[in-house]
Amino acid sequence: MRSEIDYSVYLVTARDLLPVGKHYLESLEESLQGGVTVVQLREKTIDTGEFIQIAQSTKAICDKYNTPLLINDRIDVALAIDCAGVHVGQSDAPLAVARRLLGPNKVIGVSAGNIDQAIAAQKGGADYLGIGAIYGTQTKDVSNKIMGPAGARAVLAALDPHSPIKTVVIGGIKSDNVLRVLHGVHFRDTKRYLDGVAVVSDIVSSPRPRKATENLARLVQAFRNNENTKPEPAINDIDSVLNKVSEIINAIPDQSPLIQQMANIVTANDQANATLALGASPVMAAVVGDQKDLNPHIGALLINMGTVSDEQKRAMLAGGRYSNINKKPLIFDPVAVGATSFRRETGKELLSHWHPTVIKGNAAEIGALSGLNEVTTKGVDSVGPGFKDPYLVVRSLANRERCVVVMTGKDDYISDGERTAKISNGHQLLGQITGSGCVTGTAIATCCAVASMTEGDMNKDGKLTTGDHFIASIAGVLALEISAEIASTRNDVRGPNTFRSAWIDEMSNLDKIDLSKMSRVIVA
Ligand SMILES: Nc1ncnc2c1ncn2[C@@H]1O[C@H](COP(=O)(O)OP(=O)(O)OP(=O)(O)O)[C@@H](O)[C@H]1O
Ligand SMILES: Cc1ncsc1CCO
Repeated sequence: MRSEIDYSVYLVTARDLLPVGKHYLESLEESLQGGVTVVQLREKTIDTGEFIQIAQSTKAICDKYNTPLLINDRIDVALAIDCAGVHVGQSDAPLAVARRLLGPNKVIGVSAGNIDQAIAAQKGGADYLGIGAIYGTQTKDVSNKIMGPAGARAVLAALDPHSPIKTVVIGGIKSDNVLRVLHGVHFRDTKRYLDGVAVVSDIVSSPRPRKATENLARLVQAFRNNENTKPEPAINDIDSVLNKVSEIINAIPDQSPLIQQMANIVTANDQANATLALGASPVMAAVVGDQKDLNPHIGALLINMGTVSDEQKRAMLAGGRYSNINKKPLIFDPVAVGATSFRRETGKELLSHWHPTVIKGNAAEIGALSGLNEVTTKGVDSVGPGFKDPYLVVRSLANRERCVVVMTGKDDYISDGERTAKISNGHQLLGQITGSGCVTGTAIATCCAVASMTEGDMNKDGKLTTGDHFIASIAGVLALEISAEIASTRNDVRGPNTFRSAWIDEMSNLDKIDLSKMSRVIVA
């Protein structure tokens, strides 16, 4: 009988990464006590005799904890010690050869670095896939093979949904990124979950491998509990949505969140002033050195690609990562992402390194991220009337990226993958000033910060942030568009620039407005 393996916390050994003074078998045993569910013994440069000896002692400890052992690459060693099976890489023995040598009762896992390799292994009868590299690692030079959670999700999406094949991800996975990996990889459309995460240095390099493993196991379990708990019925009737919107907007001055913004040089000042007018505090901090210290104190981070440079990109990678670690809402404004190959690559790289809470863009930007060319871009602007089916566009991208998607324009479309809203507020003068979209990002970040600060959740551990960010995004868009409508009626507004000042003025008067009376929102 082939072993039924629980892949949840999959340890790959690496004796060269042990802390000084820690014995290999001692570390292994502690990690098994901490909850490792399957072990792969990986040895690259030892003789066969020594390999078999280490494999035997490893198996003895794994047997003590009823944990299956797989051997990396060496079918002969697996046969010699009669363990659960092997793991083969793309340059090791082909799957068919491994199966012939090992017979039907052993488990065979295959490394998959792309969709083609994954499909070939699935068709060839592999029991599980090791998908990666997700991030860079100390154990292998994978710099040209990093796929990020988004790449792994594409692999899961390509698998036959009826196939019994199991999946684990590998490459740089640690307790500080495991939640964003799990959130980012899970492919909602086919309901295919990852079966586990393979970890090397986070456990092996730890002086306390038991504690390190317990931590990882707790996070994997928390994610599963969160996914399997039937959520509170999402608020989607329009009266409740608008009540919640008013609650969020009115709570901004009380909460006064600090909103960190990596802005562009064109609109940074308007964004900072809009933040203050809404009742929050801005901080524009876009160098790597600021990110670690600042992140614990912010309510949300807005990353705007408007004038992104190589240096700012590094800060964006770091700031987004800390936001995921510290469970802060992360709002991504992919300005002009489809306009140049540098921006396309940057957008892809950012989305592979962290998991956004909200993506906000105009039709051209959302189209570019979705891989659609129905709407074209002219620099930072979107050309033409938009998509034929905007509801489908935002819903699909929200499902693919597992976040809220906001597509702005004359009408705005917002989706969290299940609920979709259309907002028909705003004023045409917004289209005549630069940065109205960037300031919309500021308002969304502010409202998401408040939603996250005020809406606690029992399942917080398994989530990347708390709060209903679909409603917070509606709140952000409405706050700006209703201020714009009011500003446009003022006598002192004589054109785009006086409108811009009046618009920011009116953002500070929103507490005097009955938002529900002025809102033109449909939720489907
Ligand atoms: N014609 C219009 N009527 C009503 N609202 C509009 C109109 N054009 C834009 N808006 C609003 O202005 C805001 C910005 O949307 P837009 O799609 O113009 O962003 P953008 O192209 O990213 O802007 P920018 O790059 O200048 O920051 C949104 O809140 C949107 O609803
Ligand atoms: C005009 C412009 N160019 C880069 S960012 C920006 C502001 C509007 O997105």
